[in-house]
Amino acid sequence: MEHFQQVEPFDYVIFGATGDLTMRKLLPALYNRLRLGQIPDDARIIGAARTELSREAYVARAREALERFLPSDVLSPGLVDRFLARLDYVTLDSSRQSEQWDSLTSLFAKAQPDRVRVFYFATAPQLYGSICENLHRYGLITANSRVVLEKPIGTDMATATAINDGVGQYFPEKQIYRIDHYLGKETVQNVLALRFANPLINAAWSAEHIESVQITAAETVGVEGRAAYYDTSGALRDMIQNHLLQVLCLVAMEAPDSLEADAVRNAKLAVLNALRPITEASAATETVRAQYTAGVIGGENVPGYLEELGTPSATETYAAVRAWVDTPRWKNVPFYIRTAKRSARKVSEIVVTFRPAATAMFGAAPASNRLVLRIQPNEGVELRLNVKNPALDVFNLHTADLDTSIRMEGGMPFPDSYERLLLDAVRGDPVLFIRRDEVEAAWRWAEPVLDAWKHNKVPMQTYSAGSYGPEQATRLLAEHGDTWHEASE
Ligand SMILES: NC(=O)C1=CN([C@@H]2O[C@H](COP(=O)(O)OP(=O)(O)OC[C@H]3O[C@@H](n4cnc5c(N)ncnc54)[C@H](OP(=O)(O)O)[C@@H]3O)[C@@H](O)[C@H]2O)C=CC1
Ligand SMILES: O=C1O[C@H](COP(=O)(O)O)[C@@H](O)[C@H](O)[C@H]1O
Repeated sequence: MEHFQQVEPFDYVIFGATGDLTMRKLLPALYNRLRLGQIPDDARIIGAARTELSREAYVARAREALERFLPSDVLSPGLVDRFLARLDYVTLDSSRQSEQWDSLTSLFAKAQPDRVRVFYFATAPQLYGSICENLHRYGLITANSRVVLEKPIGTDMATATAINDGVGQYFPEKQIYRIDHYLGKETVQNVLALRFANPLINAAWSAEHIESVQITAAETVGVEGRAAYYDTSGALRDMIQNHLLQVLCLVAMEAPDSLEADAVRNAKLAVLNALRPITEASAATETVRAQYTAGVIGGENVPGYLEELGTPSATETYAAVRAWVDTPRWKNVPFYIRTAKRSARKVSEIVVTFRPAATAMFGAAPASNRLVLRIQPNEGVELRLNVKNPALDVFNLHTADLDTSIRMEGGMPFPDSYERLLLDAVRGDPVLFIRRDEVEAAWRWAEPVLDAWKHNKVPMQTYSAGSYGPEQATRLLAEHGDTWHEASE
């Protein structure tokens, strides 16, 4: 059994405490960490939202959320009660000045003033600036405070800058934790281990040996209950500008000097700054956008995006981009990135295709080696090798896959990425959070694509729900003789 270290006592204030994210992800994640012994007895979790609720009424909601969103085998009545005993609730419109803030102030007054305070913003990002202003006005920001910002940090460069400026007026950068839950995924962090702890892989990690890289995050779900948010966002803003660019950075970055936050962030920033700009003109050849139409997933008919929405919309539910990292290491290596709602399968993975061996020894050319890093599901690593075809008398090649699962001890499922990240904020470890300059560099690259799409420089394609996406995305790769790796292959 892995040993988990307890963190120091803390006050975790969640703004947006009645919302979907808090109920579905944050409270279950904190419960799991308590179950594993990481949360000390005197830690407090304080929910804040405008809805008038007594502490008891909030605790009842939290209990329901744990029962709904956690598997029953991790819920024990004693532990649930211990967790709920740490909860408090304040009715607070956090964007306004009012005496409602007194309740929060008096809760803080009951603990040591130097205790770690984490302010988690699980509300609309437009509120972040005013919440910070009020935290400052009511004297609640201490040297030991941190603020965790949920995505999206803006919808473009201007809005991202406004949010970062608003928060930055009251919190220094080292106290700001911009969350990207993909960085909390074990197998995403494993990119660093695989690359830099294995000379075998590290030595081949460049354009000399690598032909192309694919990064996919596909989901079978549609926009669920989040259509109001999603329709203002779309696939590029929702997944590529943040999660998938972060994954790309880990794949493409030079070795950082250490695993210290700034060393890793500097290395990622260098990749973002080296991304070849996509212009309104090149967007037509380098990007594909599409919306799903009605189809079948898991044997069930599902409606198309526009039917689900009930209104016309120019928002993409699929995006594919051919990106280029203009550094000597990645000269002329395409990075194909794609994301989709209502895809055939739920899969997030990185696929690295190596250049084939240049030998005529075996008659037919050997197949390319291919390394698949499965982020989810079935977390693991797969390597396609050429071996002798044992069935033939003549020396002929065929391919065999080395396939290893990456598992927790005892075969337990991986913890949800929020579990790790929520406590990293308490520990004051920002390495898996995004620095301001990274967010802005990502917007600098993404914004021209969004502009080209807004100005209809790239036609909106369609794909049936339950398919792998539009034909145009297949062509994007075919131009280089590549094909998308589908998880079933
Ligand atoms: N849900 C998800 O899966 C994900 C969400 N996010 C992000 O997390 C944030 C929250 O999302 P989600 O939970 O889905 O949104 P919800 O709309 O479900 O919840 C919003 C929460 O904010 C509260 N709230 C709104 N205005 C105020 C205010 N002035 N003061 C205090 N509380 C306020 C609401 O409660 P009340 O009305 O009682 O005030 C509610 O608790 C968003 O930034 C979203 O983009 C990011 C990734 C995934
Ligand atoms: O941030 C988001 O991520 C989820 C997908 O996360 P995953 O961990 O299930 O891969 C996506 O559904 C959501 O639209 C997006 O906002």
